[in-house]
Amino acid sequence: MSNPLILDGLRVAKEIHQKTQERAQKLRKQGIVPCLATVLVGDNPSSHTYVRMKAKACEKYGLTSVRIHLPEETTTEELVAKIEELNRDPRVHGILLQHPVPSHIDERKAFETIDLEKDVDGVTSHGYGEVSMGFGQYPSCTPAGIMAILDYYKIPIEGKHAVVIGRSPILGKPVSQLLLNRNATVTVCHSRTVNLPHHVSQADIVVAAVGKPRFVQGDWIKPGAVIIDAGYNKGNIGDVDFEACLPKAGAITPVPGGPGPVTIAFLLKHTVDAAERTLNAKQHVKQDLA
Ligand SMILES: Nc1nc(=O)c2c([nH]1)NC[C@@H]1CN(c3ccc(C(=O)N[C@@H](CCC(=O)O)C(=O)O)cc3)C=[N+]21
Repeated sequence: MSNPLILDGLRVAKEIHQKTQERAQKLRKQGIVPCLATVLVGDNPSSHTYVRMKAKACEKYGLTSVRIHLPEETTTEELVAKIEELNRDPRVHGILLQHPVPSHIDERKAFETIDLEKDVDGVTSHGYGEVSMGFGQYPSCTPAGIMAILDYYKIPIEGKHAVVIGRSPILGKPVSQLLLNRNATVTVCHSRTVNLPHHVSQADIVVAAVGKPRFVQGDWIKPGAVIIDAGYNKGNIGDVDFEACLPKAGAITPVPGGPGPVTIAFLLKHTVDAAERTLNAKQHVKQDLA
């Protein structure tokens, strides 16, 4: 078989960032600095790294960020109050609450507090519902990134059998909806799935989103399948056994350098989208008063 295509997430991310940067500069000239608020609770070291990467990317591409770091012992009520404060803050266009939060906190309740207009990370049930219906503004960022990678490389989706492994609220579930909206036939597998290898072996497109290092085996893969590794595990290890799957795949994303960088590109893009919408809203008000 011909060599598998390596799907380069950095390349896709770069293209998105370029457009975001131009739009951010335009907004700045109009007196608006697109701003992402990141909220980190506790001291999970990889969460620290991710949040730092997100803030750095903001700086690099002409956005600004507000970094909120709350202690491990923060209560649900305190976190909710902080998010409400960010909802009210007109300088903040997007809010990212870094997952996971400490286990004593009701993470769902905290996510649901984020205003739909500021939910650039696509974590609210309202945002998810709109995305599922096919008209949402801000799909969660890794799912959006996965679709962008498929589109960048012109990988056909319609009529294809996509098998998603994982059903988390900000990854497996929304990416299955995005694939469905593009007319894929979608199978969603999870921890209670019986005979997972059988399902995966039927897939034209495999999306791995389980959080188990090197979980997806080479002998599960149908020859020529497209493999998207959206897993993030300690030590930057994906959910796919890359070496074993590579010879079977038609196309495959590496980790690092796959959906990760595109995730961040979408977070910034969505924040600029949100900032542009506030500008448009202001212009409407001006017109109404004229
Ligand atoms: N509310 C919320 N939204 C998220 O989107 C979210 C989250 N919580 N919690 C954690 C996961 C993880 N995540 C990643 C983002 C970028 C890379 C990324 O860019 N990784 C680089 C390598 C990173 C490095 O060099 O250390 C890569 O894959 O090439 C990875 C993982 C977003 N997440």
